[in-house]
Amino acid sequence: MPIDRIRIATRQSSLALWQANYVRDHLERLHPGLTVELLPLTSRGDQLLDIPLAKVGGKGLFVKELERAMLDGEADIAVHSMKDVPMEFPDGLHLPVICEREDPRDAFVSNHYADLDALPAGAVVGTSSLRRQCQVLARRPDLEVKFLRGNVNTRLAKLDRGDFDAIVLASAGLLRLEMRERIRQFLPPEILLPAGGQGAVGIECRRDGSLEALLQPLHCEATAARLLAERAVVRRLDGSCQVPIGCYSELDNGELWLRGLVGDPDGSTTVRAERRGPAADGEAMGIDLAEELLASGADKILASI
Ligand SMILES: NCc1[nH]cc(CCC(=O)O)c1CC(=O)O
Repeated sequence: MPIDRIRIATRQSSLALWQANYVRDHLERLHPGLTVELLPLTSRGDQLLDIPLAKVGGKGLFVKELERAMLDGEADIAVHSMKDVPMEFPDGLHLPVICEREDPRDAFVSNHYADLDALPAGAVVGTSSLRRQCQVLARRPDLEVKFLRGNVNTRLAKLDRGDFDAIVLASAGLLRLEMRERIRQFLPPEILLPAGGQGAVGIECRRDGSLEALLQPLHCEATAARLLAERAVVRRLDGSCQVPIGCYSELDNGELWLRGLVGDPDGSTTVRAERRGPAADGEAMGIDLAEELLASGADKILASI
């Protein structure tokens, strides 16, 4: 029987809903006659907003509830921010589609200062990502980094009420939610190497050929090639979001340029490595790069966290 309805399990943050609606709109436009519905769910990661993610079980919390809904037959697909997606999928599920990437850079947002370098000594920067903390402090050891979690709107509200002089968060979220004017500086990868997969959205679903055929036009091969390499680095480093790992690739004419970083949360030590090679070798390049990082001291940093 042909598929005439697809149910999308989604978290309820405005960004998650935007991403689910993005997939819904594309699917409905591609397949006239197909009905696409959203199934909004609450994940533990969204309930426990005051606790560092590392303490409540890591990023996987955001996807588990959505996976449960698919396995129980309540939903057919789930739309994820790829940087929150764990490396392994439960039996029966997989992630065959990676959509075109939004801007992968981190954003510097402030109501008073034009960029990271313009902050005065002692200024307070909000982020709860050890990756951002480590790189902000590596460049500006005179700043203070303070804990900030919550969805995009919550984080901006805390900035606006004066809790921070600036915050750092993913550009992709702000751009999707039409808040480009909030971004004072797109932090270049040389200053702040993004998280593996940042800015990309993926679609997880049951292993089902006819379902996958409907989703396939949303797949972006270039983004998938970049993420294969980036995720290989993170996987080899055993990285969850608790660890300060940055990893970013660019693709130019089939040539992949992959950069990786592991740092101390206090910014005192950062270990970097990079590789260039054909995109077809991306996964092997990622593993190789991760091994160079480990051999150059990343092993000690990661063991101490
Ligand atoms: N960890 C939460 C999360 N997951 C994905 C994004 C942003 C959008 C993206 O990377 O696609 C964010 C917010 C942030 O890091 O500021």
